[in-house]
Amino acid sequence: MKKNARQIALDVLNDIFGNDAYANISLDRNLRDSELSPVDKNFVTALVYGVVSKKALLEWHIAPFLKKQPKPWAKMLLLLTVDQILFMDKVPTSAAVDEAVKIAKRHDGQATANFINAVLRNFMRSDHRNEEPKDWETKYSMPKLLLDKMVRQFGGKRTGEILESLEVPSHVSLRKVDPNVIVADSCPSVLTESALIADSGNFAATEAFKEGKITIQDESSQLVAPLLEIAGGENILDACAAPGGKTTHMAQYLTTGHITALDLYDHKLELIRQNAERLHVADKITTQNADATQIFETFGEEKFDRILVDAPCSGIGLIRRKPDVRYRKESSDFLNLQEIQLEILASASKSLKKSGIMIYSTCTIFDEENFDVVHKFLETHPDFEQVEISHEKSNLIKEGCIFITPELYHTDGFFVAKFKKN
Ligand SMILES: C[S@@+](CC[C@H](N)C(=O)[O-])C[C@H]1O[C@@H](n2cnc3c(N)ncnc32)[C@H](O)[C@@H]1O
Repeated sequence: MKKNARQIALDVLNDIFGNDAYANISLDRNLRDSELSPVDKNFVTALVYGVVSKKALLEWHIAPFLKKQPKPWAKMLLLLTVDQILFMDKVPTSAAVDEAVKIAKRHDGQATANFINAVLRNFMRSDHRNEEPKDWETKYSMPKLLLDKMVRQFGGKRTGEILESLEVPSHVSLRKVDPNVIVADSCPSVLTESALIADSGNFAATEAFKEGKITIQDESSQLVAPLLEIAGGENILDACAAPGGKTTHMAQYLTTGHITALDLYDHKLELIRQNAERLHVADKITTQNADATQIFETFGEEKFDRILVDAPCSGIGLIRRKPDVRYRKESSDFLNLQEIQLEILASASKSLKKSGIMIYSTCTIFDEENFDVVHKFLETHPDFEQVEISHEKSNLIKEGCIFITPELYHTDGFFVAKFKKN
């Protein structure tokens, strides 16, 4: 039997919370194999990300109506349905409930269908649905570990602003590869000339995308390539390059120069090559499977004019677009990542030529992986100096680095530091 949108969303959610699957990967896999229309595929995505980003809140809403703990899949079905009832204006409540009852019956028989029906009817009859939890952990479905870290670093007021901004869906951010391209329903970014912003839309399906005139890249990450001061002839290393957003952007500045793009995984290197082909810069990029902590061992001393270390990081800045990143963190992760980030910078620093520029960037908002890494790197590398970055939007500059939190310009959270070797 063909699976409908809600059944597929339930499968993906059980994969995420039962098997620790990544939301985007599980969605891709389940949608690729389905026969749903594009509209229904979007509906599945909205259902999945809705529950992932509001899980604790949805659990709070149904808790008073659960006299016994349902099986995990049945509880997920309740969350999926309550999300539609409370937050999806275009979905009729009756359709959401009827479909949930049918799924329960198919899965587990009439008794479970009756249970799901009873819980949902009780939920709808109660005034509890109009109430809101007071604590932020529940209201914003933010695990305590991350919430505590945010409050410690940003204080209560700014943490509240960040959390509130994460509730607003992300917009689509495009990079103009052809500077003259006209993209309907988009407007220029206030952060960088190369970016266009749109409320929504499947731009990957447009001719402009297929012809390599635009690509999809967050505004914040488009700030990186211009900072490398590429004149055209440089030999550049992109240490952690896949899927190649910044590699292909840097390549646009090259004439005779070349980029070596590293990543640990062959399937990810293939993504760089595909992007480079589509964006007409394949002749300027060579991909290589290599560990960035071994850059010096692999390439030797003073080989590159420019190095970009867009480091592996906790990815917390991406939480609006990838809401499941919030569930994957333990407190030791941040320091373990810092160790790898410093190792990559230390190795890269030896392969940078004198007077060369090195950029360090992350898509996280926590100090351990950002300012602390910069301080520790400079303390142990006296041959390097920090180059102060400036930007006309002064609120995204801190201590000479770009530091964008998600509420400032509704972008991803992002960090960039710039170094020069003396
Ligand atoms: C933040 S992403 C890079 C995004 C990319 N720069 C872009 O703009 O599209 C980090 C990448 O580093 C890769 N990576 C992780 N550890 C690495 C290592 N030790 N050496 C090389 N690449 C690594 C990951 O596979 C991932 O693709």
